[in-house]
Amino acid sequence: MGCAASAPIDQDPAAKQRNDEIDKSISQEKKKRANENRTKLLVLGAGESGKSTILKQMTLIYGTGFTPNQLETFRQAIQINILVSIVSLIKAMDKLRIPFGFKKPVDADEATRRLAAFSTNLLLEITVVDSNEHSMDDVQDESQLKSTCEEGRSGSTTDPIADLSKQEFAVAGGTDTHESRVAALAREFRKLDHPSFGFNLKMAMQPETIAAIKEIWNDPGIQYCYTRANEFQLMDSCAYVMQHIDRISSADFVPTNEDVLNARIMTVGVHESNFKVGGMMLTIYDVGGQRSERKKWAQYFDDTQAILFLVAVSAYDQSCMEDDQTNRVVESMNLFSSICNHPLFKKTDMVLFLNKIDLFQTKIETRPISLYFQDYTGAPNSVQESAKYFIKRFQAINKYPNDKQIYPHLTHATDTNMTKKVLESVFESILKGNMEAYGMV
Ligand SMILES: Nc1nc2c(ncn2[C@@H]2O[C@H](COP(=O)(O)OP(=O)(O)OP(=O)(O)O)[C@@H](O)[C@H]2O)c(=O)[nH]1
Ligand SMILES: [Mg+2]
Repeated sequence: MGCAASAPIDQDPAAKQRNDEIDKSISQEKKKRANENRTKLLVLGAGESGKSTILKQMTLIYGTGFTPNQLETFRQAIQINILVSIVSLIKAMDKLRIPFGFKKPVDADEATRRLAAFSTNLLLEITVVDSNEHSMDDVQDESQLKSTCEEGRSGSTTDPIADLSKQEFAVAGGTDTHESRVAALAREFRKLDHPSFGFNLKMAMQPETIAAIKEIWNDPGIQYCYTRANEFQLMDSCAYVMQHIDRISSADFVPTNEDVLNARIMTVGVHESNFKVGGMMLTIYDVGGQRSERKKWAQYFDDTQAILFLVAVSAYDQSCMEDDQTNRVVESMNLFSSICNHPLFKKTDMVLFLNKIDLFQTKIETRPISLYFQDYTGAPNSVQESAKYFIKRFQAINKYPNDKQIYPHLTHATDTNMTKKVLESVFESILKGNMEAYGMV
């Protein structure tokens, strides 16, 4: 006795029917996908450039908003942001040598007068330390990539206010020795190595803890330290969370859309989202931008119709989180070069968001980009000219200008109205399949 062999499909009506049904379902699925006209969009850029914020905006503009689970994640994230911010500031006080209670002189003259009260010996010591700290290799190379290795570092060497702070720090001491109530409070927070790990968030949001954070935040030395946030790693949402600290720390806190947009969660891995925009189905990939995350990107490169590349242009005076040395915009240029000139993307047009234009605008008022990018010759406080300089620098990176275009936009990703307008223009152009329809800034 042997097993009954199954009859060929064409002789078995039931099997044939099943087979036909499967074929039909596959072809319907194929048709559905083709009809859906799915477009694949990669959102790329260095860490903290605002990629996930753009995805949050898409959820608000084209999706159904945030789910209760997502809101709970953002509630915890923004509360942790408060703790991380205050610990970063406290640690920076010691790094920059700013004493608690430091009263920032109104101008350089007052700083010089107050400095004169210190002995010549101490002053000499500071001058030596400063020249080491700010030493600059001012050799400029003609080749762009070589020059970007050295550019992005501030050439300024004298800052009497910073000198004064160091002198007063030498006398009053830092977090460990300063004899003030605020310094004692700060000592408790400095013990938290990384507040997001193993931390009881509910306890951390107790009124006494929040009162202590507020007292530290309002200390004049901490406020001065905050004005020098470009010299250490501090999340951009610090000012926002401190401004809303009472509400964010309250027991019944539920994040608003604005809170969600300002909450900072570093992306790990690659996240797919789907949206329907006009008649187009968009599949969007949001990636982690930190250096360690970038090796995960390549497997998503195939069949990409469009790339949205974000640059935190406001970070022109900051160094990367990863090495605390490389200028963040220089890092973005190098990353942009590897994407823009990647053989797979030779003919893939790119949309470039010069993001955080709100912060950029504020910084430009007092800190021209020429301090970090010495070949900038435009007006020192002009947002338009400074932004144009960066647009040109990014466009010049494109090795295939005859095959592909770079379409720049100045963006403020936490502003829903502004982002909606920019996204509408981007998607309209993708829909038309006509990238040339873009208006240049
Ligand atoms: N002020 C201001 N803040 C912004 C803007 N865009 C993003 N942010 C804030 O910048 C922080 C970082 O933004 P994310 O969207 O998390 O950055 P990302 O590129 O996804 O970072 P990774 O996931 O680490 O790659 C968040 O706290 C945002 O709220 C902007 O245009 N202006
Ligand atoms: Mg992200």
